[in-house]
Amino acid sequence: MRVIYSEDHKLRDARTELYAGQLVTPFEAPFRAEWILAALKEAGFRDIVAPDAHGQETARKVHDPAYLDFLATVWERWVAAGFTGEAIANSFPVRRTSQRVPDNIVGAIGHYANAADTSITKGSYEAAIASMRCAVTGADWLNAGNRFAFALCRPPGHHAGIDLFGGYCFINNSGVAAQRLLDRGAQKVAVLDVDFHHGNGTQDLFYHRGDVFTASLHGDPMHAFPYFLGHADEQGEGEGTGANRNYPMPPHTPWHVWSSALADALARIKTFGAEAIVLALGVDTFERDPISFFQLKSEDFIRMGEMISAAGLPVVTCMEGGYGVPEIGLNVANVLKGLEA
Ligand SMILES: NCCCCC(=O)NO
Ligand SMILES: [Zn+2]
Repeated sequence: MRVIYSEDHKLRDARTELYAGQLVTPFEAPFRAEWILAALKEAGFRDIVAPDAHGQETARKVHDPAYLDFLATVWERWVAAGFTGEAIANSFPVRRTSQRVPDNIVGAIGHYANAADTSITKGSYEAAIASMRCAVTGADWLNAGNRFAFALCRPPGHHAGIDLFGGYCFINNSGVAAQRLLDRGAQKVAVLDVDFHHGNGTQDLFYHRGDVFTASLHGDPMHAFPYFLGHADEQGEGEGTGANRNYPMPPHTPWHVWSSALADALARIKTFGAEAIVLALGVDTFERDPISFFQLKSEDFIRMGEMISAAGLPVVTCMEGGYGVPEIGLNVANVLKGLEA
């Protein structure tokens, strides 16, 4: 298993997250990648490389270029406006409002945000680019004829929409990886999102496209972030009709219920004719994850990897969520072990 990791993830080190009415230390912090990397080495995954220095050409095919240009400049604009805190959106273009992008940086950040939980700071953009590079490098490992790659992406990406950041995400790493596979010859690929939270960003990227099947298993949005997408009746539109599948599940969902949804998603991926799977791997489905409510146990992550591997397709895995419990590294390593079983 080729592991792609960039030290530049450390450039994403926000001091604040708006959570439960307070500014807290972010759940999505540098230690996550370090714990996961250490656990992978401990588990014998030692083929670890830095990402290739890809530019934005692939990302600009799935994201609005103006949004990416915004990400590149928001911090400097925020500082130039005289603000001394971290850049946090607090006004949003909600129902019955204009979709014009304000010149004012507070208006602009609100236009591009889908949640107020993600502070933007110095280095956030550079870390997001490095994370995207890990995903593209992982896709290219498959494009070179290999079966498995793990992109240790941080910051994560599956909440990043065409022109939206939030949920700790800026650039949709798994979406960019899917596009890279298509650019290098694949006709159809699937993005399988097993993070606890709905991959609203990834759904947004491909909702009208028939060449990418997007499937997400997640906490029911009536009870869990991102709240405003992820229902079972969202099944794609236009050329994407039938190419999106959501599996919302209730609080306390255990493995045997969760895995039946995985089996259905894998069957649909096979019927769709996907030539490869981009696995958006969050391990916040773990029973002790601090911000989630499923009941998967560490050994279940091995079985998760085994089930996905049994589909017989190449898999590039992009790291998504999974927070402050010691088991996050073990759980990631278990999925990779299951994939290679
Ligand atoms: N404010 C909630 C952010 C959830 C982040 C996450 O783990 N997404 O997969
Ligand atoms: Zn998550």
